[in-house]
Amino acid sequence: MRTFRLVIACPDRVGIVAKVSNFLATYNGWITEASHHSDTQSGWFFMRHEIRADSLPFELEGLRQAFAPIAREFSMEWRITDSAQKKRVVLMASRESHCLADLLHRWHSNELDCDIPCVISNHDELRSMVEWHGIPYFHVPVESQNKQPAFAEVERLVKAHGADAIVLARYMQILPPQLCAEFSQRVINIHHSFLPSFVGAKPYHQASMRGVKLIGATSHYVTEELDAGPIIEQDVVRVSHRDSVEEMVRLGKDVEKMVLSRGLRYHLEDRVLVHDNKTVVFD
Ligand SMILES: Nc1nc2c(c(=O)[nH]1)N[C@@H](CN(C=O)c1ccc(C(=O)N[C@@H](CCC(=O)O)C(=O)O)cc1)CN2
Repeated sequence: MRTFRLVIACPDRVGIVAKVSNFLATYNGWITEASHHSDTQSGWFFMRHEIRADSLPFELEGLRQAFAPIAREFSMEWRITDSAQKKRVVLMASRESHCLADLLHRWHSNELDCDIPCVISNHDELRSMVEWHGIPYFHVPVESQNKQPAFAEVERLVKAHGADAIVLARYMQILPPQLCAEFSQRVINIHHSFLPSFVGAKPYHQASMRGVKLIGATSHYVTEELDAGPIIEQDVVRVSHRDSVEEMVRLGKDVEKMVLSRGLRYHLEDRVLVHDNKTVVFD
């Protein structure tokens, strides 16, 4: 069923839920899902409503225009999206294939409701897997001594394909500040540790050296600061002294796949709200 998703963040006060609910009821809006959260630490309120598109007397732009006065009155940060408009997600990978393969399978089996206009990689090994799915593959090598040309090409490709979002599926290059800023809260990375532990490269090796009893994975929005963006989803799996680093890598891959696909689905369904480098996820 086609729905409109109304997502709101604003300074908390009495009357927000009543105002929004009354607005929707006035126009006969049929609410299929409603979530609220009052953050006492920040003093902000978060809300997400799904409304049957066929219950309202206007289309997406009309709904936005009708709601705008309420948004101004409550100083809201808000957006309204249409479930029928699939987001265009460019995937990026390096040599590791498990996260990319998992996302491609979930997309191919219609579990992930998005379009994948292309895949970009700094290596060529994964081309055949991607092209088997009928998706264009762009090999954009990154020269360690001069990365700018490569990321200029990445930016050109991302824009040429009309990307709404970018997913770093174990893409092992640090994105430049400009790309992070231009796609703020629209680039999702999978970091193979339970952040904030073990940021940077080789987190499983770091974890093994520390003797941890849990390893994990974190999907987060990408910011200029490495592995420090708003966390979307996390999970863990138990390990012990019996597990080598190689065993941790093997165990960790399943967690990475689950955490990245969950994080992307939450984003696609407009379930993630960001405030003060933290997220509220209405899952
Ligand atoms: N601007 C950002 N870019 C990226 C982020 C991020 O949070 N902000 N996350 C990383 C993913 N990542 C760990 O999850 C990670 C990737 C790469 C490196 C790194 O040191 N890369 C080296 C090159 C390594 C190589 O050539 O194989 C580098 O870029 O100099 C650390 C962490 C993705 N990008």
